[in-house]
Amino acid sequence: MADAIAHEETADPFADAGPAKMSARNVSIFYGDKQAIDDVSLDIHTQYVTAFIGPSGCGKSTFLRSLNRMNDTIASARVKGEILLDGEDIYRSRLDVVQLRARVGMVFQKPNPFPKSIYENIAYGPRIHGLASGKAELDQIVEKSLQRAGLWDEVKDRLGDSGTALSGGQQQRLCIARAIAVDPEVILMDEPCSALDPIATARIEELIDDLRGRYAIVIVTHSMQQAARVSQRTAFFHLGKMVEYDKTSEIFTNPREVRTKDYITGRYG
Ligand SMILES: Nc1ncnc2c1ncn2[C@@H]1O[C@H](COP(=O)(O)OP(=O)(O)OP(=O)(O)O)[C@@H](O)[C@H]1O
Repeated sequence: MADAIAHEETADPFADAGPAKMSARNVSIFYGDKQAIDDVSLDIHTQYVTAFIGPSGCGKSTFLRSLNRMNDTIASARVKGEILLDGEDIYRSRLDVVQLRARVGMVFQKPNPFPKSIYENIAYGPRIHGLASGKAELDQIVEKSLQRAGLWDEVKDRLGDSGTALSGGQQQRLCIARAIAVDPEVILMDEPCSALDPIATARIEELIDDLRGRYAIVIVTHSMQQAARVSQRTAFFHLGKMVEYDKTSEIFTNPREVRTKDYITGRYG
């Protein structure tokens, strides 16, 4: 019995996880001379929702954005190390970044639907990526994506209305549907509920749970309660370093590192 407990305590939290969907290897990220991420290595798995937590400015968003090369849009940003998607380096030259961002989609803090119809918000991606052979197929993708994002019943009778006329929570589900429409493998969410009220937040959290296992989901959140509710694996970042990465339950009940414990008990951040 004692052995079993000892074994459980030292068990690799990723032992049953299978091959990683994404892997970061010794990743450091700089803005000009300023280092924002320092030598981070971690694997992301499809069957888990992975939360990134840590005090403001610790580099969570910077690291998240490196997973689909969103940092490329910041002139001073530079990424060192390797980030692999299905074992292939996403920073290799000749990689099609538009294609990468379809495979690794992103949902932002503030819902950002296009100022177009609900239908067009979803149809745009599949159209430019050539995922539908005609109108009927595109209609199907739009319906399926809205269904999966838990928005279909609310919008099916007004697909021609502007996406920006929806409530904040609906807009965020529209943005999730838009990411889903191009058949991603990974969905990155950067504080997706920070602009939403508690009811809309709860809907998004339920949605994340519904989507778990179909896509590898990574969520940056300031809310430890949210991380505890939605994720199965949690990485704690502090001052650009990843301090600890474990089962979410371990991080919140039995952290190994003093810095993690101080953070989850509210001593800083
Ligand atoms: N575009 C940028 N140019 C220069 N420095 C930046 C830029 N974006 C972020 N930084 C810096 O990099 C560090 C990490 O920032 P980042 O936004 O990744 O942290 P974070 O943990 O996501 O913070 P928060 O929780 O407040 O969003 C901070 O010191 C920040 O000031």
